[in-house]
Amino acid sequence: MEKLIVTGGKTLSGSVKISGAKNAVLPIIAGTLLGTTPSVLEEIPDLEDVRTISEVLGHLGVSVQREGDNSLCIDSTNITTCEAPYELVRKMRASILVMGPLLAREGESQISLPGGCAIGTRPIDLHLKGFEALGAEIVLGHGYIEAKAPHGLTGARIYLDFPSVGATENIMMAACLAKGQTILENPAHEPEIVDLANLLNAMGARIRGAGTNVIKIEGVKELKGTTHAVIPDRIEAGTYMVAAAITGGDIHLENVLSEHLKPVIAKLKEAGVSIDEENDGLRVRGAETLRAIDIKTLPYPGFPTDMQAQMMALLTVAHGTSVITETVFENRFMHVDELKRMGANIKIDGRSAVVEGVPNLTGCPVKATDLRAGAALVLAGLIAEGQTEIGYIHHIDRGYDNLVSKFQGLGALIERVD
Ligand SMILES: CC(=O)N[C@H]1[C@@H](OP(=O)(O)OP(=O)(O)OC[C@H]2O[C@@H](n3ccc(=O)[nH]c3=O)[C@H](O)[C@@H]2O)O[C@H](CO)[C@@H](O)[C@@H]1O
Ligand SMILES: C=C(OP(=O)(O)O)C(=O)O
Repeated sequence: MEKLIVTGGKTLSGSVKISGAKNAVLPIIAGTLLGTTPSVLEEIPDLEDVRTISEVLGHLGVSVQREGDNSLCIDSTNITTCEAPYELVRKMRASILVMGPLLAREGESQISLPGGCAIGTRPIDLHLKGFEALGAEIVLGHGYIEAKAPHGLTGARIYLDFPSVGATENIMMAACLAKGQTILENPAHEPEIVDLANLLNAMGARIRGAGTNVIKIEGVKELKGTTHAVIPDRIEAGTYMVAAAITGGDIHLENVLSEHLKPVIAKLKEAGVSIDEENDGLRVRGAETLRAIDIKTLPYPGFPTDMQAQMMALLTVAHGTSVITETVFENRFMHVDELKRMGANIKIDGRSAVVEGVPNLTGCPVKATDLRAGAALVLAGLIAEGQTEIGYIHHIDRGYDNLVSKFQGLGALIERVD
């Protein structure tokens, strides 16, 4: 089994280029299924999840080719099957995002039920309710969700009980080819939703209001391929910001949109970290004294749940007591036990974790229980005394482009070993 070995104690400095956003690129690749001519996507990060969604499209009969270092050419002129099998959906829940485009374009889809994962049960009821409102028939059986709309979908008014990111994306994609208007109320506001809407509009869709409280979609007859560059990854950026903060370093981030990072910037500043817009990027400098802060995760523009574990790693060595409340997922504290093994003082009380800052952490063997938990352990390893040996790094490979070489470029002692 491959592992990451991190030797703590280095102060990080230098510049790091942030890659295209994982959570934008996955729905965007799914969205290209709606096009009857090829699309070219740029700023594609080198991630396991990108390989998995490309395999899903390949299984559907679509050609997905890497072009150069960071582009993908996707030819979805012909779709030969509408089934996403268990082996692929099990590897990556976002495979469910092909359901909306398939239903819209082919009038059917068969997707394996994704099941729960380390961070929660993660039902998909809101996606299915949305498809039903658009006129699809949904049947569950043999571990698959079968959706059918043989006569096409029809626009509808849909209210989401919770602003689910995936449901907003899936319903928005399905509604692009529906007859008439769809009004999606209480949708998710995440920047990745806006990036997807921009792609779809460039393909010929008529979507207004993405990023606001109401999204209106006028159905059109056909979408064509386009060229689109994916937005920078705000969670990868946040992770390197925490790396600067936790090591007392000085890092310049290239290719960031600070507008998307407002809640992360606000919380890091509250903890004493200096953050300045500089040279088309962000300069992040560690604090003299890191202060304890309270954090509550919320849908965008609130504090992102995908940064909760990394911030917890930082707060384990802050002065004072921090309270971190997770409201988006019901079980996203798997990293707590691993951080405690490194000497952190954390107690869980329902949906909150109470983090009592300690003077230092110590390296030991730990395991990445999910993607961001893995990132949190890398960050903790950067300041721990001695070596931190992180196992189950396939989780980290899902969502961090060239993590080892990016950290090495900043001066970290980190290597990947078998
Ligand atoms: C590929 C991708 O973009 N992943 C992101 C996306 O996941 P994802 O799209 O799965 O997250 P959602 O916004 O849908 O989920 C948020 C909450 O809503 C619940 N829910 C969701 C759908 C549904 O039909 N029913 C339901 O109850 C979930 O269980 C969870 O508790 O947004 C999450 C919240 O910002 C991020 O952590 C993930 O990184
Ligand atoms: C939870 C995450 O991703 P996914 O929804 O793909 O599991 C994440 O990116 O932190």
